[in-house]
Amino acid sequence: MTIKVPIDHEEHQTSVFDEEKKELILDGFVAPDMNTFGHSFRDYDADSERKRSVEQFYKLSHIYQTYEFVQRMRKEYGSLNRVEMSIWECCELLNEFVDESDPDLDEPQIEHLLQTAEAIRRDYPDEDWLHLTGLIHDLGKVLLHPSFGALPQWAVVGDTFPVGCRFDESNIHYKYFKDNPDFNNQKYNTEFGVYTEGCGLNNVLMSWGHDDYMYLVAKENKTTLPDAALFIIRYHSFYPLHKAGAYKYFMNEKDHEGLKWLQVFNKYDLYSKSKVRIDVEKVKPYYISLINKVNIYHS
Ligand SMILES: O[C@H]1[C@H](O)[C@@H](O)[C@H](O)[C@@H](O)[C@H]1O
Ligand SMILES: [Fe+2]
Ligand SMILES: [Fe+2]
Repeated sequence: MTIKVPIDHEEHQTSVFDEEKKELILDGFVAPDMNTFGHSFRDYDADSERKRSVEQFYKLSHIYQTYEFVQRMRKEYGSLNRVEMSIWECCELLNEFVDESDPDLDEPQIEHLLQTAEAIRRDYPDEDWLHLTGLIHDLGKVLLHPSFGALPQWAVVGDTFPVGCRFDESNIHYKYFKDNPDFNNQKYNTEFGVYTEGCGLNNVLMSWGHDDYMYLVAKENKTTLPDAALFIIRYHSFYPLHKAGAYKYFMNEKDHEGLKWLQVFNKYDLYSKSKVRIDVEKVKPYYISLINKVNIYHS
């Protein structure tokens, strides 16, 4: 099982790491000020029916995501011994799922994948590796499907956070961590917990979900996607870090490079969420052509 990406990412990497170009693109990005429900994006307090279900979601996630749970899931799912599936098959599988943690979108997930990828494609027409990253970044949500174990939503979606160290207050609905068994465990409740300063995010266990799972799948399949793509896939839900700047003391130099890309990506991931449906059949040939450049099996 190999993923071959004959996309010249080396070249893209240098061109987009070009500070001047990046500034231009960041400056040119106009974020909508309202989501599809008439609230600002990522407003977890706006009173609505959806707010209540999202909060309920975070309650469960914060109580059950413990250091021990993550270790167990990583081991179990890291063996990738369940199903083999092509990228497009996975996209289609996500047609039946709505992400219960998301206050900004209640469309099937395939819409979100295409909305993200298409938004990136508009602003970065030449960065085909980034289009592909947009398309696959949330594919790990297949964990919700029976063939991948039918995990509950709290073990698949939502913002992620490190386990094994103190939960930062910038986490959404922080208060529910108080019922997490690790909250009062002295091994896990100090600033650095079981880690050391500057140890690198690769050494920090993150709450279990679609980010880390998709990273493991890509890695195990020996992906040739650039490091920036892997960083995006692995940490795009880590809002406490990329939005609030928490936990930065664990980062090493390589993480700082990845973070630059993640911050570009995040705008498209977040602000492309809308009711405007993508014509799947129309864009499918382009994405199939990208997928055909790689050979990924998802298990
Ligand atoms: O609700 C959303 C959703 O689950 C996304 O896929 C994830 O990346 C975000 O971090 C989360 O807030
Ligand atoms: Fe995600
Ligand atoms: Fe996403």
